[in-house]
Amino acid sequence: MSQNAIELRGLKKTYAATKKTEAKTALSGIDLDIPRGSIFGLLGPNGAGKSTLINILAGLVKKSAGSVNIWGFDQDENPRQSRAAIGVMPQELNLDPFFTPGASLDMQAGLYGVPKALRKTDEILRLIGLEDKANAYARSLSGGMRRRLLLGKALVHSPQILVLDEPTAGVDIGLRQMLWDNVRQLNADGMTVILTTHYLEEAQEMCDQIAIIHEGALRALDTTANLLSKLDTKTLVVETESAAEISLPAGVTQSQRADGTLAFTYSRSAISPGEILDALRLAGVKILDIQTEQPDLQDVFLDITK
Ligand SMILES: Nc1ncnc2c1ncn2[C@@H]1O[C@H](COP(=O)(O)OP(=O)(O)OP(=O)(O)O)[C@@H](O)[C@H]1O
Repeated sequence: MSQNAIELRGLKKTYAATKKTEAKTALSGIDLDIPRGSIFGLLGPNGAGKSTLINILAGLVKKSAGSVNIWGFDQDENPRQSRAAIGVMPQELNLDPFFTPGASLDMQAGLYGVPKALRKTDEILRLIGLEDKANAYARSLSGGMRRRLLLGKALVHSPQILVLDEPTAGVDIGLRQMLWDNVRQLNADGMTVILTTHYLEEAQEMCDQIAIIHEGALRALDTTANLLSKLDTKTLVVETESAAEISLPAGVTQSQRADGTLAFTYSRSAISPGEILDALRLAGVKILDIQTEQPDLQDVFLDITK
C-alpha cells in the first residue's frame, strides 16, 4: 500500500462560467504527494486555489480532471472509503444553532455511519474542552467554542487524515494555542494533518513539509527546513556609534532601519559577514552591537509568489 496519505495527479479544476462571471481555472494541474504521519502546510496567497483543493479532497467540489487518491483509495473508484479517511474542519462556522455540542457530534457520527457503540462523543468533548458544554445550545457558545466544536465534528469518524482550513483565522492566542496542542497530540497519535494558514510563522513552527501554490499551480514543495535554506539572502544588522561613508563589497545593499541600526543584505554563498565588518572597520565605524537575521518563511513565500 502507498505510504502517502494523499496522492494527486494532474488535478485540475475550472469553475464553469455563469451569466455574471467568466469560467475560472482554480487548479491547473497539481501533482502532489502528502506523506502519512506528517503535518503538511498548504500555503498560497488569496485566491491561489487552496480551498478548492481542500474541497475536492473533502468531496465537496467536483474536480475537472486528474486523479485523487486518499489513503490508498481512488476517489472515483472508492468514493465512500476515500471520504471516510478524511475529516475536514471548515473555515466557516456552519453550526446548527439549535443543536447542543453533544447532539451535534452524535449526529455527525450518524452521518458517517459510526455505530452507536463505537461513537466517541465524550472523548471528543473532552479533547476539545467542551465537556461542560455538552448540553448547551450551539448559539450560546462563544466563537472559540464553536470553532473547537467544528474540530470535534471533523474527528467523529476517526479519520486517518485531518484537514484544517484556516483554523486560526481571527482566533485569540489562547484558543490558537489550544488548537495547536490538539493538533500536535492527534499527530503524535498517528494522524496525518493538512492545514492552510495565512500565518506563516505558524506554518514554519508547525509543519514538517510545505507546499506553496500560486495561481492554481504548485510552486514549491519541500521540508520546511529545506525551503528556508534555499533562500540565499541574509542580513547583518549593526548598531553603530556614528555614520560614515562605507565602501562595501559588491553585492551588499545597505539600508537604515527605523531604530537607527544599519542593515546589510548579502548573498551568503558569495560574501561572508566578516567582509562587511572589515569594510565597516576600514571606514572607521565604531560597532556597538551586531546580529544576523536568517530568512524566514515569509521571505520564501514572497520570493515564490512575487
Ligand atoms: N464556486 C466558485 N465559482 C467560481 N469561481 C470560484 C469558486 N470558488 C473559488 N473560485 C475562484 O477560484 C480561485 C481559487 O479560489 P480558492 O477559494 O480555491 O482560493 P484560496 O487559495 O482558498 O483563497 P483564500 O486564501 O482567499 O481562501 C479564485 O480565483 C476564486 O475566485
